[in-house]
Amino acid sequence: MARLLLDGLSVSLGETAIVRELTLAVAERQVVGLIGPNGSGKTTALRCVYRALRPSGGAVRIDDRDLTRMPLRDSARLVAALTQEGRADLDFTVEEVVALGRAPHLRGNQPLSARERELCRRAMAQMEVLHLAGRGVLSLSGGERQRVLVARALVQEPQVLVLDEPTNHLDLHHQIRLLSMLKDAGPGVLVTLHDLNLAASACDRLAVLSHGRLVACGTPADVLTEELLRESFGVEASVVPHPLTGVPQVLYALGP
Ligand SMILES: Nc1ncnc2c1ncn2[C@@H]1O[C@H](COP(=O)(O)OP(=O)(O)OP(=O)(O)O)[C@@H](O)[C@H]1O
Repeated sequence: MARLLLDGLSVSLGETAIVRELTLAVAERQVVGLIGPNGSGKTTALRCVYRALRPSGGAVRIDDRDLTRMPLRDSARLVAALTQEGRADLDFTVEEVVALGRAPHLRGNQPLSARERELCRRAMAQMEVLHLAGRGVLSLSGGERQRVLVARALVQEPQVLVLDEPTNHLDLHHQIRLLSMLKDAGPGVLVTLHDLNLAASACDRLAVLSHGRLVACGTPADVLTEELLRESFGVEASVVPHPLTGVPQVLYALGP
């Protein structure tokens, strides 16, 4: 059984079909990358998983339970999301923001247990923000804030982790650190990425959207071909195996 299943998911906004009958499964411990050109529907599909948007057709299932029929509190325990819209506007400290990840598991003003405090500390260490624990989030750089929000998603201990362009604002060290960690994170991961080389290295499977439709899905080696780059991304590029790992890597030459 898939941990997460987008089951014939469709989204229309007004007259326009944005996502068209998308079926995509993410297994436990699997990292699936959703790639595609600007405007192809990646964020829209993800928004249905973290319930910012209601599908017009089809369903989102977690362990075979229909997400839209669950109480919000239940789905908040199952799905953690790092979104493009997830900006912290209030000047909480870093450790307060990370602790908010535990909110769906707490009753009322129940304080965090010792285990939960340790969980928060470990997530901050993993994201290399422990030294910022007492700082106000509004004073952080874009990359530091992004890492705090990933730590918050991790302490939620979700079954499914949804990440929309998580490498935005991150320097190369933190991009690699974050994507390496996803492989061992435990939950099924659905992640959108624009960097196809990082996507090929980080993901077990890649799904390609074009005009809201799934046009390819499989291992990075199956999916990332020169033909696909030409047809779906409008890019002439070479695809070569990484000299150490063998995963496909895309080499571009800029046009005249
Ligand atoms: N509220 C809305 N009303 C009308 N059109 C919308 C709305 N939200 C999104 N769209 C359109 O839906 C399409 C898909 O948007 P979406 O953000 O899902 O694409 P994306 O693949 O994530 O793109 P990007 O790579 O640029 O982030 C775009 O053409 C966008 O303009």
